[in-house]
Amino acid sequence: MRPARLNPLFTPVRTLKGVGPRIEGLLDKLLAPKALVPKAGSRNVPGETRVGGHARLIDVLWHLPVGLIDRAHTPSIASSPLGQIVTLTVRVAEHRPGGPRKGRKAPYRILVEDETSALDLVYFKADRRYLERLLPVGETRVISGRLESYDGRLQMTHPDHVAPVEGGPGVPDIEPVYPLTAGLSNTSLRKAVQGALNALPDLPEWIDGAFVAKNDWGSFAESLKDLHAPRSEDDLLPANPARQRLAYDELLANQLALAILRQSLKRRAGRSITAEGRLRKAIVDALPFALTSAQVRSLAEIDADMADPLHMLRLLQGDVGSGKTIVALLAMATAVEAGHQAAFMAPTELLARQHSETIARFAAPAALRIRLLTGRERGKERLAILEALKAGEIDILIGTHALFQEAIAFRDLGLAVIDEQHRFGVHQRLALQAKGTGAGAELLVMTATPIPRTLLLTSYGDLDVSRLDEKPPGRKPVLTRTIPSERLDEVVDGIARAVDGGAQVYWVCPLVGESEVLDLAAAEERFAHLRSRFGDRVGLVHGQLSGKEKDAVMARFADGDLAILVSTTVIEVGVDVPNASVMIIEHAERFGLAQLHQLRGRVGRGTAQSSCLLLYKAPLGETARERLNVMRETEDGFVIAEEDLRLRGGGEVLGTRQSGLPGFRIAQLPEHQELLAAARDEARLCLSHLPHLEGERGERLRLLLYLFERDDAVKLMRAG
Ligand SMILES: Nc1ncnc2c1ncn2[C@@H]1O[C@H](COP(=O)(O)OP(=O)(O)OP(=O)(O)O)[C@@H](O)[C@H]1O
Repeated sequence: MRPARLNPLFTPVRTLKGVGPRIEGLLDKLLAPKALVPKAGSRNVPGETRVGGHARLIDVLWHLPVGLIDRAHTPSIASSPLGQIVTLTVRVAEHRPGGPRKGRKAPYRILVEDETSALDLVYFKADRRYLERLLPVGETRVISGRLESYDGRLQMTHPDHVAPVEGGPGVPDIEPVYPLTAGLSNTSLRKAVQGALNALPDLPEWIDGAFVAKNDWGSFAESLKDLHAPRSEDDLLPANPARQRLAYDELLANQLALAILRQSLKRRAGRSITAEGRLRKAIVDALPFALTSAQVRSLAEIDADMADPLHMLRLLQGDVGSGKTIVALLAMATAVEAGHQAAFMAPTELLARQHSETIARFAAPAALRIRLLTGRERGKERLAILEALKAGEIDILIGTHALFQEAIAFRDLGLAVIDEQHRFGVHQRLALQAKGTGAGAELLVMTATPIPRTLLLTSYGDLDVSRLDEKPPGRKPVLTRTIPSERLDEVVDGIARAVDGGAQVYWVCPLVGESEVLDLAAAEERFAHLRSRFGDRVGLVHGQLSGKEKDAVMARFADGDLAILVSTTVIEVGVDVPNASVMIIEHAERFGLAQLHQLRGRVGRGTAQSSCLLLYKAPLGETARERLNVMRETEDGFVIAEEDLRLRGGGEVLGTRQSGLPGFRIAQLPEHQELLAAARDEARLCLSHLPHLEGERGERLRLLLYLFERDDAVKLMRAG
């Protein structure tokens, strides 16, 4: 359970003074933690919608300023620059309540002056008595706001601050600026932040004292206060020591949590799984190709892990089309030959189905008993599969991730392969693995995204990694071109020629907005357009189709019956139709680099010359232009991933949740890369000394984990 002293930070914002239901609603909208749930009605589409809850004090504290307003005093009205924020000391000369004027109510004006000039304070919604109290005639006040000119008169509309010259809170010299939502003012947000800062409990230091001293860092609370009171633009940068300290805290919590997870998985009694290689040989001998040396090397690494009595926890990282599936199958063959069962989990039903076909085909010479279990296998059929699984009559079960969240009983699961494709954040699933299905099984995670080392560390921790850094021989580079969308007609003409020559084409329609319905409309329109020219050789596949319908379309494309497959991005992950050689991506500027790379990876999988046309709508923003350039220049997934990180990491607004790293509030990559390495080493060290986070230091580290909401890790440690 969370230590009591942290409780105030996890109470809803409504407990703060000055936060009524209206402000609460706005803060919830802006800051509430989002729970991820699958998109309604589209079980098979990777993607999630977010449902909100209530914003808590901690969420307010992590909402960091992205700019600042300098309210330094301006000497006089006459010397004040127009259009700028100025802070002036003025005498109130006269109130002019707004009377009716040409049918509309004129604003309430208050004339103020100094020795050099005069100006009007303008209020559109005015409570006369309030204003008379705020700005009594004859008194001197400090006002701050933007100076404008209207009808030849100087004015300031709704000043941000009005304060007495002495006593009471004055006008701040520098004011932090926060990301807001419609209806929420910076002032209200600032007040909430102040309230939350006041509620910060006194916490002991969890970072190693020498490291704090070396970096000259303040405490957690001091650093947080600093970040909310920037004094210059420099204070907003990742290099600000206060920001570095908190980023380190966050990375340390992340690395500790992952290390705990790894420890708890590894600690479970693994077993030594070895086999002579009879089944594997049968499969390899019948393959129409030779394994690449990267495949052979990865298999040797996996074999060594499986043979080791410690648990295997390995990531198989292979660029698009590098041949991960066969590696997974050969590893599973070893588990089966050793007398165990194996499971293969794919991210979507479409992929589960495709993989089960491929795997069944390759595995036929070894006579493995392979079954597919997805949401579609129901009733009697499902029961029969579950029975067979328990009885040990199935060697390899293939399904989706979702499937394995249910309690499914194997007779003896020896190896679980999780195909993550391009989605990060395997740790929830690992945690699941640790407590539920296949707790005793060896674990092989596959990902198609060449994740940069740094990002790998934050998403997976210190996992053992095998890399398929070599593509099967004979693949030609994919010719990649960028074309403005006005030249669509030429593109269609080009396709007509390609199709006449026997080529098969993917045509990907973009993500239009949040809503799949809109995406679909765009895809349907393109489908109709292409159909009018190419007739029934054009197919359409999208997330709203049922699994059966999707399969039917995919099967027609795989069989060569369809020449053009129009799709929304459902096609993005893992589809394998080696004969397809042309990829068209509309509105390529809307896709991220990783996604574009995935999509392009659908072609160039056979021996034919392939091409990829990136259609874009001009004018291109700078980042979009860079992204498309990267795509044109390289096909190396690792280079693309590094570029992706660079473009996303640096370009994002400071301090917002979109900053570079998924799921991080403050740490940014590559800027905080060195801190990440330090956090990794520290986490490792801590756990080697304090495997149960025992003692006083352990206690403090737990506090850190709770503060960053890694309750799951603490629980896991207890359970282990
Ligand atoms: N050593 C090899 N030589 C030739 N072809 C191979 C080799 N290994 C795999 N292939 C073929 O390459 C294609 C891609 O393999 P696979 O589908 O396993 O790739 P992948 O790594 O899963 O890629 P993606 O993540 O893009 O789906 C398949 O058609 C597969 O049969």
